[in-house]
Amino acid sequence: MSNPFPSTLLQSLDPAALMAGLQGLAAVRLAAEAGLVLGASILAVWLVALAVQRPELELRPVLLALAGAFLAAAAAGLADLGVLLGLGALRALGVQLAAGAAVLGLALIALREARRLRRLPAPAEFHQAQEALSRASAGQRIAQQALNLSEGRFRAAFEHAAIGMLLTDMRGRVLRHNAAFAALIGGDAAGIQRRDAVGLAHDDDQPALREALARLAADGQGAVTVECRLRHRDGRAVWVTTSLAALPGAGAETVVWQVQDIGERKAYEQTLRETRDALEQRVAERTRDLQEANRRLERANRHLRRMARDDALTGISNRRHLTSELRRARAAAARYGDGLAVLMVDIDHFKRINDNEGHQLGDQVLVSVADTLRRCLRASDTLGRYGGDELCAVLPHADAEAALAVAEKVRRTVHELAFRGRGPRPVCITCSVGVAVLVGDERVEALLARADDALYQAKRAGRDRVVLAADPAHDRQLAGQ
Ligand SMILES: Nc1nc2c(ncn2[C@@H]2O[C@H](COP(=O)(O)OP(=O)(O)OP(=O)(O)O)[C@@H](O)[C@H]2O)c(=O)[nH]1
Repeated sequence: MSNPFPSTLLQSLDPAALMAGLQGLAAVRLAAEAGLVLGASILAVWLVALAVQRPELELRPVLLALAGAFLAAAAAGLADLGVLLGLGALRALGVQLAAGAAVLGLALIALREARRLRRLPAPAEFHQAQEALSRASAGQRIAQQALNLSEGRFRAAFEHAAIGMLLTDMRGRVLRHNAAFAALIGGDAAGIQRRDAVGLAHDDDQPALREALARLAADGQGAVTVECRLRHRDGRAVWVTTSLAALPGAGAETVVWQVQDIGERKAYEQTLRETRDALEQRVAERTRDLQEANRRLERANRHLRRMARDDALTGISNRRHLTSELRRARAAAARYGDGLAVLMVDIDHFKRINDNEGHQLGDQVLVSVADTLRRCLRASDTLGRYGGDELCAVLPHADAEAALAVAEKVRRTVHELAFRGRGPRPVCITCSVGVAVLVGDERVEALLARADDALYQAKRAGRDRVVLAADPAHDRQLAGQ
């Protein structure tokens, strides 16, 4: 074995002492390497357990490095044991094994890294991915250009629109407006921008606009149309129809207002309303006039009818109407085989009243007797003035007995009448009544004639009495005998 030390140093050293020193150093190193191996073993066990529990940490390279270090330390320990025992061959083997273990550990790490790298995409795949990426970015560029174009078009359409347009936020604050809107209210950009758009409207119309904005904010979409008045700078109101819509693609917070001047239409509507009101007023006036004329006509007609039907002094039917009512009653009685009676009433010595008390009292007596008769009759009976002081009552459904009862009641009631005359004593009157009851198909004239006959008989018999006309069949019978 060659000596590595300079000859002067070797000469001054005792080889045995040098060997003993080397062996002591080897013993210390061996103890240190044993400790290192023990510590590495404990660390390796712990790392193996961690690698099993947490595979995502990828601790295999650390374990391999640790195994290499472990083997290297063990081999170094073997070499130091060879030095300690003075066995050159064992020391050489330990050195070689240590070097081999280190190389093996590094080789294993390199191999594992190479495998990991193999798992990464191949260059061709990188190329494809790159192309796809550039295509995507080109698409994004085109989309951006399209968006810019679309925004440009919108801006141009907005700025040059013939109707007023606003962009506001949901609270109505103006973000942008066009020239047509400014012209509508006679305003300038400074006066409109950032202003509350609702505040540009007439006070009475602001609640409707606020409500429209609130609805848009609640729905986040859709459109609302409001008719309202804007305040022009010169103080007048400008009628507009305003469509508010959440602007698509601009976020739910933006509202586009389309404001159209409807002043002409409103003025036309106002003219129409005024014309209609004036027409309605004229029609109402004309209707009132017509209704009044109709009422007057109706009154005149009623008066005419009364004049044609009634007796002017007493208000009861005149002779013509009385006769026509008698014909109707006679036709009904003949059809149903019903009774019909006629009472002919004449005031006794009426001429004397006229002569002694005057025609005025005579008229008064006539009116009172007519009223008395009316009260003695039914509503279905007809009372008329037959002529002069002669009154006639037609009693449908009445037979002789009923007719006589009514006649007697009339006579008695008239008897009780008393009037204030010219003298101190009251003027009393009486009347005579002739009663005739319809027989078979007797004609009206014959019936009236028989009643008149009976009246004449009552007069001749002394007046203030009732006489029932004889049955004509009975008279014929007597004539035949
Ligand atoms: N005041 C008044 N008198 C009238 C009216 N119409 C007729 N007279 C009168 O009535 C009288 C009728 O008289 P008469 O019926 O002839 O005889 P009278 O005096 O009633 O006697 P008797 O009938 O026989 O009881 C006449 O003097 C008429 O001038 C009238 O409307 N008003």
